[in-house]
Amino acid sequence: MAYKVFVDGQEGTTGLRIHEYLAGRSDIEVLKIDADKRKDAAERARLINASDVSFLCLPDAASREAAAMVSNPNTCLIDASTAHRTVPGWSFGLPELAKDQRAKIRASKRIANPGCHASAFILAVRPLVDAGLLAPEALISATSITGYSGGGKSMIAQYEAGGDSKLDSPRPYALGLAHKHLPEMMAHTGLKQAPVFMPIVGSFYKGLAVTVPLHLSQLRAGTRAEHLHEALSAHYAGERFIKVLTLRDPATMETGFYDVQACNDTNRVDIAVFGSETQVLVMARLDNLGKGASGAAVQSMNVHLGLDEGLGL
Ligand SMILES: NC(=O)C1=CN([C@@H]2O[C@H](COP(=O)(O)OP(=O)(O)OC[C@H]3O[C@@H](n4cnc5c(N)ncnc54)[C@H](OP(=O)(O)O)[C@@H]3O)[C@@H](O)[C@H]2O)C=CC1
Ligand SMILES: CC(=O)N[C@@H](CCC(=O)OP(=O)(O)O)C(=O)O
Repeated sequence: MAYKVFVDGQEGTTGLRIHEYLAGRSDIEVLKIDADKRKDAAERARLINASDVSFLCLPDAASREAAAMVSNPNTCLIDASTAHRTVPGWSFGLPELAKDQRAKIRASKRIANPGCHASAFILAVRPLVDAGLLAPEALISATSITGYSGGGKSMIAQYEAGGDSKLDSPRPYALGLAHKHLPEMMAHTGLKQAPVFMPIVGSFYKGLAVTVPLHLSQLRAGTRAEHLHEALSAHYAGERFIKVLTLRDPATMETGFYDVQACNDTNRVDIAVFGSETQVLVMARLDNLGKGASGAAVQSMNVHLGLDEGLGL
């Protein structure tokens, strides 16, 4: 019998992408809401409670509202929004985070999927903290270059309307230094201080790359780029969706440029380490609508249901 799946926010950017991933899967029956009822609380509640899994592809407030609608103890929520990522009782939908993370996702009926910037940052940094190379007290910074689909329907419409030359150039944002992903970046890396984080949105649809620049003197004494690369490779050994690139990725060094769109249309994350005698850059790239959102949500569903983790991805 097929699992019943509902996507609350089915017309939005992440919701539509989840539908594309689920299309053609015979083990999934997608419960559809009538277009004119998609914000009708009673109808949403009915479908959520009729589902085995409901994806919440909604603004934060609507996600909190949806979470309060669940009365069926068998319904699992997978929330793509920022609302529940550090809330007790919710497990973090990043199976590669740590050895016990898959068991947590399997056991939990409340799964909060990571933010797109946060996914890349956490995957780049957590193994360095776990290996003792980067102290939890470290003061670090990070940038993220992202495509405009990360801003959802309204930002996509803005970029695709054309006629505004200001949108042609990359635009740094979150300059209040309080980006909404900072709490999850800290909670799931173990860092005690928030990184100084500056995202930059560019005039391309999707693709994202977080860069963490480090002086080797910030790391455990004697650490070199090779050690960071070894720690990342060991942490992700056997992970089908995480690829640690060869140290000083030859494809990048050959052209001289790093491709932030290289993981587009995949559920993969590439992690690269570039280094000199005194400094390193750790970079993680992903498709913000793949492993950064909708792909990750489907992966979490597969893990939760005990299915092959890569089904449909
Ligand atoms: N885009 C991305 O790369 C990523 C997005 N996310 C997060 O996922 C969530 C969804 O984002 P995204 O798909 O980009 O956003 P969109 O703005 O593209 O879509 C959100 C959808 O939710 C609908 N909606 C709003 N309020 C309600 C409500 N009360 N009841 C039912 N539906 C409602 C909207 O309706 P309407 O069509 O009328 O506007 C819209 O279709 C957000 O929390 C976002 O932060 C997470 C990771 C990456
Ligand atoms: C370009 C752009 O605006 N991107 C969004 C990130 C989207 C994402 O991952 O978001 P959630 O935490 O909302 O799930 C931002 O930086 O706010």
